[in-house]
Amino acid sequence: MIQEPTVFIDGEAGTTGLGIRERLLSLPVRIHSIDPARRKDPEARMEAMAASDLVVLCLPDDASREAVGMVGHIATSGGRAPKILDASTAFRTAPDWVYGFPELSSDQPELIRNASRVSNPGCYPTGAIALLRPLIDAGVLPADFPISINAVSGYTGGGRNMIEAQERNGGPPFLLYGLGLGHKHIPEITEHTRLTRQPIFVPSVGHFPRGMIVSVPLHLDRLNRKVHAAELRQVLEEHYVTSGFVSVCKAEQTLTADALAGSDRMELRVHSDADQRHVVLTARLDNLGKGASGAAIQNIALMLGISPEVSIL
Ligand SMILES: NC(=O)C1=CN([C@@H]2O[C@H](COP(=O)(O)OP(=O)(O)OC[C@H]3O[C@@H](n4cnc5c(N)ncnc54)[C@H](OP(=O)(O)O)[C@@H]3O)[C@@H](O)[C@H]2O)C=CC1
Ligand SMILES: CC(=O)N[C@@H](CCC(=O)OP(=O)(O)O)C(=O)O
Repeated sequence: MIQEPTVFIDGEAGTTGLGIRERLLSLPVRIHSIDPARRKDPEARMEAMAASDLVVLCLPDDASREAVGMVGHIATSGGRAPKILDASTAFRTAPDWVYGFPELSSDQPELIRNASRVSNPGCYPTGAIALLRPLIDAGVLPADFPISINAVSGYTGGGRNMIEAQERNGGPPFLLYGLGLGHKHIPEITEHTRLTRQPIFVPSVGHFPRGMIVSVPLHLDRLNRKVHAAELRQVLEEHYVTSGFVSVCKAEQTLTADALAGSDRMELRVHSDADQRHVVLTARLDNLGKGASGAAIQNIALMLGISPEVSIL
């Protein structure tokens, strides 16, 4: 009998860790857990890592870097180092890591399958990259086009601290933040969209738990070549035609941010005015679904060679 691969989730009790654990229960894997009282004990964590085929890091950035050091130590001490999938921001632009966005290009699933270190994308970058990268690769948007990205997230995007604060004390109905224009996701978005001009990114958080809309207004009338909304839509449709997670949907007059809460899917839309030269691209997803744990499950299945016919929430 073939033994099921073993997975250890470091940070299993956190928001992202719990979402991954729940989804892993339907996959042919063995979950290696440690006593919750020892969850921050380096010795217990290293033992769990050494006993696993894959370690999923659902930790703050600094703790992730430390955990990657532990896996390195296992390898240099002659042990069998597990593969790593990291959910934090720490390695998303690191050159020796593979970016865990299987829909990025046709060769990305194979790169993820063969990688020993994969970074799980950020929630906002998932929407922005899904919209922009195919358009830049196809040459319909120049890589130096000035881009602004506006986004709203449910409060679970802020992890346990924000969840507790919003649920205990209530929170503002809508809060714009990142107004220093230096949000941690900007390097990740710039690199993986292949934009050569840094985009302006304005995130916000609403008083609802889960859901996200990322929107990108485009003045197509500023392009030298005549490009219309229909051409953008066609490029996106062709790019995602085989995807089980991402679909291109018809434009709407209104969009509700939490409509995909509880789902691992993402919906893309191309909205335009009558002459199709003023456009707003939108991506709607669950920040904890395709924006975190759902994407992690896609990557885990690839990294462990498990059939991609995993249940899509
Ligand atoms: N929430 C979201 O929408 C998304 C989050 N992410 C990323 O995933 C990572 C985890 O985020 P999230 O789940 O939201 O955060 P949470 O705060 O909900 O969970 C983090 C978990 O890590 C544990 N932890 C902290 N430090 C250590 C340590 N040194 N050793 C072991 N465990 C530790 C925490 O334990 P304790 O609470 O006891 O300190 C907690 O259980 C972050 O890097 C975040 O950026 C990625 C995509 C989306
Ligand atoms: C609402 C909120 O605070 N969101 C978080 C990002 C959430 C997230 O998931 O960031 P990572 O994917 O990089 O972990 C923020 O803006 O920092």
